Amino acid sequence: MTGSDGPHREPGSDVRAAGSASERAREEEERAVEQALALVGGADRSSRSDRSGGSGEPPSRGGDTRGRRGPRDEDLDAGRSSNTHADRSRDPQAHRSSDSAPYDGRDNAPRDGRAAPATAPARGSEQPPLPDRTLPGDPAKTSPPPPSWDRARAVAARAGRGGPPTTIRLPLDRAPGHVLAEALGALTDLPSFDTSAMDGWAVAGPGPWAFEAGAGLLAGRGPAAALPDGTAVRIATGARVPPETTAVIRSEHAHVDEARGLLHARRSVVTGQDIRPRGQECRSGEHLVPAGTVVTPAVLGLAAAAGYDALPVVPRPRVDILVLGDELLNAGLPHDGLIRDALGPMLGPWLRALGAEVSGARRLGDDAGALRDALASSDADLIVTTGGTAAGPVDHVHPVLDALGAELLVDGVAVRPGHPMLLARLSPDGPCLVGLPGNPLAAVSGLLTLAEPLLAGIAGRPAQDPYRALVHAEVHGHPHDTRLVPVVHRPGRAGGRDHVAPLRYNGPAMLRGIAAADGLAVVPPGGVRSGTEVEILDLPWAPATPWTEGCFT
Ligand SMILES: Nc1nc2c(c(=O)[nH]1)N[C@H]1C(S)=C(S)[C@@H](COP(=O)(O)OP(=O)(O)OC[C@H]3O[C@@H](n4cnc5c(N)ncnc54)[C@H](O)[C@@H]3O)O[C@H]1N2
Ligand code: MOO
Repeated sequence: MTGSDGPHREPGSDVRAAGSASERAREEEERAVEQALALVGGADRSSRSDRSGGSGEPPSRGGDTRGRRGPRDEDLDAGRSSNTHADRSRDPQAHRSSDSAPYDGRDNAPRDGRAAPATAPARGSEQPPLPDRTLPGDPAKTSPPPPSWDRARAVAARAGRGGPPTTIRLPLDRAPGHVLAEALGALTDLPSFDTSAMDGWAVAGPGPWAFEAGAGLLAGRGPAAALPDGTAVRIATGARVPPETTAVIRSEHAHVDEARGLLHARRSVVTGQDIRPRGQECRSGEHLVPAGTVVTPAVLGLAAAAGYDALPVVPRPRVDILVLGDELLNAGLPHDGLIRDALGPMLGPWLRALGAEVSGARRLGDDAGALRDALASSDADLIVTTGGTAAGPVDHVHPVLDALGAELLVDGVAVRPGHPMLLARLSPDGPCLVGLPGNPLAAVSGLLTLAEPLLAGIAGRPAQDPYRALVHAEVHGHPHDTRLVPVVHRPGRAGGRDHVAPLRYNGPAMLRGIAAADGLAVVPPGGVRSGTEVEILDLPWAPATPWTEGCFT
């Protein structure tokens, strides 16, 4: 399949440097600009940098939901509180809370030195930040640009850190995957006694050594008597070394003269050899692992060795998943315009891999009332919804959040795919909601942009730090927004450096690329050239399988 971008090419779905790279880059940019303009309702090239809907067309999300509401509008009206978008449009400060200030629209300037989009509010302007929805037909009211990808992640992480810290003690077998609430100090010296590192002989003083027949000293036994100078005793790996022992001689390095009852060393003996002295690894009380560490199998083993029966951990964040969309099927083949739900099966395991405790995904269809009831009755720390984030006739997420008086902390992000993603707090002490767009790769983008740092914040673990890796292909960028592109790590060959290769099938509705990937490249606006470094977000599982080779890159 080399030479083809796949059966259905979506805007922004390229990643390869083709033969006519500059031509393709130009076409891509054109397409991306068209898409960006379409999303803000503008078609006039002259207003291409005006992402605020200044053309007079309503932007994608109007503050007035009349005329495009789904079922049970009256319910939504009944539940509408004073903390609605409309109110916030009059008082932009009403968005703010002390620990999770939403994006103020002022830090979205491209980082590559190009001019900022014309919609970025001028510093010091008299104009207050505008609300995130615009009344249709009111050209004076415009939306601020969405926050940058970095900014959105920072807001999500801070929102997660907002709650009071909670600590529970869990027995070791229930602790894996949790985050340590406290640092672990050693409860004992390790090793806790002088230990033989080998099966052989404990000897005292210079040889040859007189020895007694028998099994000698075994692991798990009590203290042995001191070893007299010039004598040896058989010893097993892990057994306590008797006092006055000079060294341990491995059995293969010893010659036993049974007739004379003497042990000879086949090579020179160094004092202390093959003895693990008490406290070699740590002393009691010594700091072993910091708070915030994920309890991996290795941490669990260390904790057990150091004397722990239970660990102080942060409870796993509880997550409810609500899958929206009447068009979704649970089983079988797509038919009659219906498609399989790709997100329900994917999100539970993915969120668990991010440390969450997840109730099964609930399918709610496109029913605003059911969504409102599910949000109002959830006792989770985080609710993840899929679909319904945009402004279609049955996209209920925004109106329902309005009706519940939720505070929108992030309403759209300058990232592709996934730009309609959102983060809200349902009430001041209530759960957060991450609204993932319905397009499957856009949902993955929202998961890693908002849910991952939020969950890390709730669980007390540092959010994943993107690192940089060399990329061996030109990766086109969106003109204004960050792109997240599935990549696979490749070892450097013939002295070349390790690098990442971008994968095809990276359109917003596609999962083929991400299914083959082991990371996502964070491609800045404007793109990156082959041979440069790009930020990488790892996926929380093993590297890609060999079948990606050749077929997807
Ligand atoms: N006027 C505008 N329309 C759209 C915009 C926009 O800015 N203005 N943004 C587009 C983008 S980009 C995305 S992404 C989507 C986001 O839409 P929603 O979050 O409202 O999602 P839906 O409309 O419900 O679904 C979008 C797409 O994804 C399919 N889908 C939904 N759920 C699933 C699932 N669980 N498994 C598989 N596929 C799913 C759904 O059938 C649609 O094809 O909005 C664009 N429109
Ligand atoms: O381009 Mo949308 O943001 O598919 O995700």
